[in-house]
Amino acid sequence: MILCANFKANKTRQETRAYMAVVESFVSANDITDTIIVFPPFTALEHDPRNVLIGVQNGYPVKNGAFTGEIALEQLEEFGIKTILIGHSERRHILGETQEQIAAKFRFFAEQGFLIVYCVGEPLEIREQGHEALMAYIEKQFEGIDLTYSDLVLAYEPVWAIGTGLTPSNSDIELLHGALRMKTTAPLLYGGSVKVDNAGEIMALENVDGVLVGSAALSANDFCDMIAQAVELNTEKGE
Ligand SMILES: O=C[C@H](O)COP(=O)(O)O
Repeated sequence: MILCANFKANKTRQETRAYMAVVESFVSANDITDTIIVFPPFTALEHDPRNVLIGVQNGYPVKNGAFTGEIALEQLEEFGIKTILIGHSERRHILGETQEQIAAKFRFFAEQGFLIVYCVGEPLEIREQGHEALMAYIEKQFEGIDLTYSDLVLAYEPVWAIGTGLTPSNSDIELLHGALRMKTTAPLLYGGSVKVDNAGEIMALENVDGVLVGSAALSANDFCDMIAQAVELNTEKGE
């Protein structure tokens, strides 16, 4: 299983340190073999995470240069960062990233050998049009994306489920993940209002290989609880 905590624009450097201490101790005390990834804000990056991967929520696809306000490869390398989130719906819909820009990021960071957690997902009005419209919408989010890239993790996050407390039904998640499984062998994560109460049941679904969690992962203890639920499922899913 792969469990990701995306802090978004939350937590200070000090709060992130305290959080990492709890999660790292939990992972080592319980010999966790699942992949745990934390995406803190840039300001809270540290040099030496131990048993948890640290990724960035964004990055500018150049080595360095005149790009005011951006963080490029050279700055990420200084912190040993090799994991990045690309295509998150907040970057698409709030920050206005186009598919072309997203694909350029994907190409650049894939060339650099990054582990890429690539996000796709539909707004509510598309979901209401049915499965075919939904898949056609998601297909557009694959334009310029190499779904055979070896260090790809694909996260399905319905936009209307992010931070709202709403989730698709389990059968809807399975239907969508089944369709994504036909397109790629990459691990498939579900994201959107995952919390302690539903994480286990979502991770148990067919073709769900982990979760990408926002608000509910801001509590280190809750995130550890979700990791513990994944460990229980590993035996059942034969991982
Ligand atoms: O990156 C995480 C997702 O956007 C999910 O956020 P959420 O768990 O707060 O709904």
